[in-house]
Amino acid sequence: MGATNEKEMTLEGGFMMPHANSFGHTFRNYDAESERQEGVENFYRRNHIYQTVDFVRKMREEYGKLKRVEMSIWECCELLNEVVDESDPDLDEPQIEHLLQTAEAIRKDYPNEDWLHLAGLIHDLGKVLLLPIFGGLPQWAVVGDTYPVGCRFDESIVHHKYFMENSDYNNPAYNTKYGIYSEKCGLNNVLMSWGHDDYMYLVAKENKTTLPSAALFIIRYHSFYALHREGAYEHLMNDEDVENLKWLNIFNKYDLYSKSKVRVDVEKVKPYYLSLIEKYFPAKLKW
Ligand SMILES: O[C@H]1[C@H](O)[C@@H](O)[C@H](O)[C@@H](O)[C@H]1O
Ligand SMILES: [Fe+2]
Ligand SMILES: [Fe+2]
Repeated sequence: MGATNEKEMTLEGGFMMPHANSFGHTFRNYDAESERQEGVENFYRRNHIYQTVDFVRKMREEYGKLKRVEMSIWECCELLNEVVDESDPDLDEPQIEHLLQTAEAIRKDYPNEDWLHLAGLIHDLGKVLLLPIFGGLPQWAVVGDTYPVGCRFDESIVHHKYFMENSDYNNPAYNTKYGIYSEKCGLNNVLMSWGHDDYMYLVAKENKTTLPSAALFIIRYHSFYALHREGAYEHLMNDEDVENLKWLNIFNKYDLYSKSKVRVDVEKVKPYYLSLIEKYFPAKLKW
């Protein structure tokens, strides 16, 4: 973190958390006037209008087939370089930099948790859904924060007001606290808005990764800020979710605050990550 002024950082554990992003704003400030603000708000308007129970069911069914591409995890990391994320007010680097910055920052503080390093490397790979060979999904169906559909949209969700135009918003089956769910039913039984999290979870699970359940939980819910930052929807969690959430909270700090201008030397760290991929995944995966 050499280039950044240390006075502008907070030390937590071994990790220096910067107070400002590359654009000079606090992180996840969705109201600050910046060159990104309008584009991000437009993104969320569409996202909140179109993510419905029907849409999510269709996407899970369609992409759960994994019949589009065969490739390795590392090949996918490289593909991600062509992807631009329009939902992110903080990131000013290519996606592969973000993956490696996250993984390397975790590795420094948790040297023995190799599964957590790998979760860092792969957590955003699902963004390849934006590419034509994956069907070229629109931004609103791939990136941004995620939230449950099928029950009331919590007010803590970014740009909540746009849900009023969502066709589920006035549906009495879907707009109560529990909606189609029940107390402590477990997040595994909750339909999340469709995007890169749930897709990458499906890819990892169906290709029989040996990563622990906390890693799969991180991949699947890392964009669920209403839960891990605001504490909404806790009534849907079961005991296993509560355990896994502890790891997600650790992970989130690195995912969010490692977004910096300090570049990682890809060729130097590549052998280490290839060894982790080999340990936890088959050589080729179905996507
Ligand atoms: O804009 C960001 C970005 O798309 C991240 O990859 C996602 O995990 C976040 O939740 C989202 O807000
Ligand atoms: Fe993400
Ligand atoms: Fe990320």
